[in-house]
Amino acid sequence: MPNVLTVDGKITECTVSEQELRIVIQGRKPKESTIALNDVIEIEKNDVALNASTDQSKSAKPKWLCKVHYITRKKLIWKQATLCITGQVLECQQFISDLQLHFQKVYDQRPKRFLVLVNPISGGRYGQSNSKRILPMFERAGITCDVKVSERAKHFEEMVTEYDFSTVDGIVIFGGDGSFSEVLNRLLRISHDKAGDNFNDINGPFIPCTIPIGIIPSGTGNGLSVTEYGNYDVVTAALHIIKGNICKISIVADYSADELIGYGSVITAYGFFGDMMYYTDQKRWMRRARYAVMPLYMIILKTHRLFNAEITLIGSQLNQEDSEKEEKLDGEFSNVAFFPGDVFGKAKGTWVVLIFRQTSRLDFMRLLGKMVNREMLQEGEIPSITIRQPSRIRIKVNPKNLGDKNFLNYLMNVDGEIHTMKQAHVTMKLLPNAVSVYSSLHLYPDSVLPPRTPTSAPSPDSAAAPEEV
Ligand SMILES: Nc1ncnc2c1ncn2[C@@H]1O[C@H](COP(=O)(O)OP(=O)(O)OP(=O)(O)O)[C@@H](O)[C@H]1O
Repeated sequence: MPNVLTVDGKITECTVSEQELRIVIQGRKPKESTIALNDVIEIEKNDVALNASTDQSKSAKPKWLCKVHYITRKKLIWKQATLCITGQVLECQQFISDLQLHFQKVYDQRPKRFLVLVNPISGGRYGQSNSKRILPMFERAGITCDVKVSERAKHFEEMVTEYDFSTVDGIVIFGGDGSFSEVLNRLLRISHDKAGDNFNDINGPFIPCTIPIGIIPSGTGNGLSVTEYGNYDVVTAALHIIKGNICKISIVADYSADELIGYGSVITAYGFFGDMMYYTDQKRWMRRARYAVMPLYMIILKTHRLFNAEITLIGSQLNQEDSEKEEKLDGEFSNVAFFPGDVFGKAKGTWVVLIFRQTSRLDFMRLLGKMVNREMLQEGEIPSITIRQPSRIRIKVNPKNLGDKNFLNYLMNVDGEIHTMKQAHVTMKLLPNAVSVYSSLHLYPDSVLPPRTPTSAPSPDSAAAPEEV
């Protein structure tokens, strides 16, 4: 039975079901809209007015008896919206109790408590201002937060090492990819230690960490936020996290000299992209401008260094039967980079390796253009770049390159962090579905990051979409 109520000033028939709130605005041409209950954030009641006499005189009539806060979407940008509902008190009470009864099932599935880690110095130092903006949204959604602000580099490592994760449902990080990587790398090492497994053993079992992580993009590079929410919008990120749906992401583990170098979730690279990060890091005095200036300088003006190596590609992400297959490439290379497949419009969960031989500056710019536009890069399109999807890559730099004390041969870029290896010999291993992150993007198939081509389909902007919480 619909309840006749006043919604945002219009006489409306409201019907609540297990899945949705249906609103039909009365008039000559009734207008219907629906809000999926799993898009509702909070049902706010005006208790004072609801508990007052049901015989309200006109002067005492409250502006609203109930507010429904919910999520709206315009393409990939998610926002909060509110319906203000009033009407006869008894009718409104009936409506609220029906709505609460059904919404409770959605709410029960959502996270209730987070460990919140704020990096105050990442990116443009927006971590703290973003947290001031977003934490009230969590509160509105009935989520309590244990907020910790880092005081120094690697402070998150210490915090998560000591933390009792049985007290929270997930971790939310206000920072960039570097902050995410710091937390993830520590958690995975802890999960191996607890299981009594050696994380340095490339052939040992992989022990995932079970706690889901959400990121509110507040860094310089926010690659994870782009792949998980489709953009850098902090409100969109917060709403994905509030819904509490989880998506598993694949990561890459890098090993050298029988040791784990680190786990990467947005890039892991050897050669030019390692050199680029190293030289960018050297120019800290340029502050954030270094991230724009140095890559351009390196691509356009600096001679691209070549290293002589044997590269072995092992297995295939596309065909499990090829798990033992090996492909060897040798000669001179400038760069080997492993990226999540979504960067090139490939299937989510897969990673793509690009192996660069001597590549012209123009081709480098073409490649970057493709990455920015998330366009597929086809094999042979840039002849000096080989594209593969193996499950492991081994790079062994030939001794003639090692005698010249070229320290660059010993650098590895893992998620934008530079690591110095003991040997110029690295193995990168794909770990499929290794980490749980908060994201609902996969539940809106039309909105999964489309390649920005003229033919790309628009994302859904309807509030009602199928989803499991
Ligand atoms: N209070 C702090 N003072 C100094 N360094 C800090 C502090 N808190 C965290 N850090 C360090 O800041 C580093 C960079 O953080 P983060 O990656 O989030 O920002 P970013 O470099 O701007 O972004 P991105 O990595 O996405 O490019 C981390 O390695 C972390 O150890």
